[in-house]
Amino acid sequence: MQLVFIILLLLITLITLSLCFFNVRTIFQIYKKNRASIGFGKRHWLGILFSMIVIGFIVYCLYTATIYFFNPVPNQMKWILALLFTSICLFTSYMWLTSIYTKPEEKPYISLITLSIISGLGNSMVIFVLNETISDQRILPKNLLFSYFILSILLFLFCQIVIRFKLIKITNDIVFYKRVHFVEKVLKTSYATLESMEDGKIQASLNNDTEIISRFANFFVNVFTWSITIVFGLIYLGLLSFYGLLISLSVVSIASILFYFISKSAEKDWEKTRDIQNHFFKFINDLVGGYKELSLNARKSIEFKEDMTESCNQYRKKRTVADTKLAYGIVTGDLLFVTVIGAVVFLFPILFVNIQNDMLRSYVFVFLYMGGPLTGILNSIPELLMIKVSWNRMNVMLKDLNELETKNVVPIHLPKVNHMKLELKNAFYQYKQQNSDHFKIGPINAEFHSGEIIFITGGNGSGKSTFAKLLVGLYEPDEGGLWLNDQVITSDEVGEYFSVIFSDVYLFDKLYGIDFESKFEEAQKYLKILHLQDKVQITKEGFSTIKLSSGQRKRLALLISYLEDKPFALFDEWAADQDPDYRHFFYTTLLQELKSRGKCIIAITHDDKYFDVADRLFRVDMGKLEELDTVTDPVMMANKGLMI
Ligand SMILES: Nc1ncnc2c1ncn2[C@@H]1O[C@H](COP(=O)(O)OP(=O)(O)OP(=O)(O)O)[C@@H](O)[C@H]1O
Repeated sequence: MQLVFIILLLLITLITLSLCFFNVRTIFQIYKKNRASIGFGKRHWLGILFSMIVIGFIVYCLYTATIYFFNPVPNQMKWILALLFTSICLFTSYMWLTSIYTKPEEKPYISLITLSIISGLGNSMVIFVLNETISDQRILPKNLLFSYFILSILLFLFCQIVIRFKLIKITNDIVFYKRVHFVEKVLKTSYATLESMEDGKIQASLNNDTEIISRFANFFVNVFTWSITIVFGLIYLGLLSFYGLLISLSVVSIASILFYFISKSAEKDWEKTRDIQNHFFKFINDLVGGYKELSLNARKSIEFKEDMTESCNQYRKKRTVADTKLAYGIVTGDLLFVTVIGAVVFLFPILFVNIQNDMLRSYVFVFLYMGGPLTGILNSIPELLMIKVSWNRMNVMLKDLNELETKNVVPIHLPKVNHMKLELKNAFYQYKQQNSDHFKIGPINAEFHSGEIIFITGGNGSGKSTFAKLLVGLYEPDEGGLWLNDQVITSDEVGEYFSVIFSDVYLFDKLYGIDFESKFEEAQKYLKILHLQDKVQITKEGFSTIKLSSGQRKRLALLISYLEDKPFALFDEWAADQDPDYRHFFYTTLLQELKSRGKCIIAITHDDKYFDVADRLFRVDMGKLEELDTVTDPVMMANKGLMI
């Protein structure tokens, strides 16, 4: 007995000291402002009151039980009780401090594990108390057992409320942080990598996987609480009958192994359903992006619907197969349980002739009580495997995004230099995507200066847009490189010097990256120049609308380009959507105005009528860039009236 007291005393001293440490650390973090207060309201007062009631009740139960068992109470026991009381108070204060003063990305697993243990203990105490109360050979008085019954309910209730509350926060935090982290990674990934990714993959990961992964905290706490209940249940069974314990352990193990293998085979089907999810998101993109085309053509729409339905059907089939396997597993597990209870009731009296009815009843009672948590654990295995599938997917994706070229997304302060020269020297680039013709451009040698208007022309598919993406840094050259004012510049950096309008321009409804306050007057001026003043208003929140015609959208993009005020501007077939008058205005006035402001304008265009506007003209042909002589080029000469 003495040894038990010493071990208990050591254990409880260790727990008390650890809790002291956690409390002091938290207070220090609050003092250092590493934790921010979320405010203290009525809810917290009520919670603290409830904690006090629970602590008071624990003390009362411990005190009455000690008096009942020990009379007089030994000194060591008094110490154990005092330390136990201190630990309970310290744990409660730690919990409240960390709930009121929170830290970003904090995962309160210590509190959760402790609370799950206490809640599992409370849960298993119910079996013990009830079984003891109805037993013919009861050792404790009924009034004490009743107090324990209330205590176990209070413990279970209190811990579960706190656990659920903390879990809601953790779960939503996980989704939040995973999504932010994911978006950060995507934004740091090179355009070439992102372009090569399977359509819908990013959406599926951001939407599906983050949600599923967030369920882990819930799963973890539930399984932990149930496991504690089962462990205590097994200990109690062991105390009742050693053979009973062996049989229960075998059943639990067989059921778990069986269920694990069934779930494992279902995992493959989940992997397949997850692949289908990627496809499904691609279909959603097609549905929204291609809605015009679909709604105009009934046959197209029917065939698209058939394809999308087939994808949904594949998902349904795979899910059904996986879920059916699990259903079999659950039923088999339940059956195993009932069979064992039956075997105990019918076989035990034959095998162990001296066994008492009271023992049999206790055995069945405990076993039935353990059934709930056990089924809970078994049912959670599929969830764990689903979480695993999503977790792996997400990590593979994050790893891919990480390992492939990553960009350094730091805003650069552009040097205030009057003249800038950008050069491409011996630059090559080849597409590496599967299922493509691996189109290649290069070697490209060219230089572009401030105050120049440069036109790039060439046939469809000749490589103009590819060249543009290489020049602005979206693609990194496989060979050769970029030079700015005779200094090597990386592809990550060069984009900061450019304002680009692609032919498939994407408009955000907000002015990202522009200090609106200081540009307000300028923005109003350009709205008028671009004939948009009656269509769009610009405020701090963004544009009043971006529901515009394609020509108007390009004009709004030009306005953004003006406001960005970068030394180089690249326009990919900007004028293609403009009416003849505005096209004329663009080539003869807007470009000249930009040139007079010292900008270097590189415009991809097929408008040979305006080639004479350019200071230099380049043609792209089969991935090669060649500068045309503006004096001898037939089109230029024709435009200048030198040749008919
Ligand atoms: N993402 C890509 N992956 C693989 N190949 C591509 C990719 N984008 C373009 N290509 C290939 O590169 C070639 C050049 O395309 P690019 O878009 O540069 O032509 P372009 O001169 O701009 O044509 P257009 O005048 O029609 O816009 C094409 O043959 C195309 O197949």
